Amino acid sequence: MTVQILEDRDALARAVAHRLTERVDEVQRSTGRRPRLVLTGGTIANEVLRQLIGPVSLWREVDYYWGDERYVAADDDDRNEKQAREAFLTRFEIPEERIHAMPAAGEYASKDEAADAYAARLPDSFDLVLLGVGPDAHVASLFPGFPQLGEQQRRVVGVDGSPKPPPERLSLTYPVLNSATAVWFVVAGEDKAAAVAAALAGSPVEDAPAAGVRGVDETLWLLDTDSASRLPR
Ligand SMILES: O=C(O)[C@H](O)[C@@H](O)[C@H](O)[C@H](O)COP(=O)(O)O
Repeated sequence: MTVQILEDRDALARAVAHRLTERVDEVQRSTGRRPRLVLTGGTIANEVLRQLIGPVSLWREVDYYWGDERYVAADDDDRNEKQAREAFLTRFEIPEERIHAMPAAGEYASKDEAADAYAARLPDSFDLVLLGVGPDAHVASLFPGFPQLGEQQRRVVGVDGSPKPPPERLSLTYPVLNSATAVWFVVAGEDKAAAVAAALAGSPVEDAPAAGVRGVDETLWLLDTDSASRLPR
């Protein structure tokens, strides 16, 4: 578990974009295959995507997945996929076959069918999972006290009644998130300080879902000073 603290959210977004570029290049060189990257929704994550720069060839040789998705129409501005296209994927003209978006509402008869369809497309593991963290220490669409926290069989689940709108979502589950080689939490803002402190203190997963995610080889907390403000000195 490593923590890096940047002075503000702009510096954080730039630092994560730089780290991500280096990691993607490193995985391509060391494995000779396309890196398998899990994107997350949320404002700081989109700021990171906006900071990414070339070479375009690097980014076109990555397979992009999502840790969660709002279960809304494909053209809904709330879609994490749509926001990622606007922030990055379109800018670099990433080929469609590299973009593995979660199903939108209406593509399948139910959220459960959509979840199972996405699960069937997932690789055995991921090289890197990016996660934002909510003020309640949720990650992806795994929320405190929700039944999905206990899911150990299914790799993708539907979520109803999300406390963060919109209410219906799809989410990867802990077994998938924790099979990733590396997990990077990217968190900015004073409103996240308590969640960060709780997760890093090892609070029960029921109260702080972020505490339940670890990379196999690497777990990194990339913070700004505000979100780190409740950490012990
Ligand atoms: O679909 C979502 O809403 C996200 O995946 C969610 O898990 C997000 O990452 C956190 O809520 C942090 O979001 P912010 O960075 O905007 O606070």
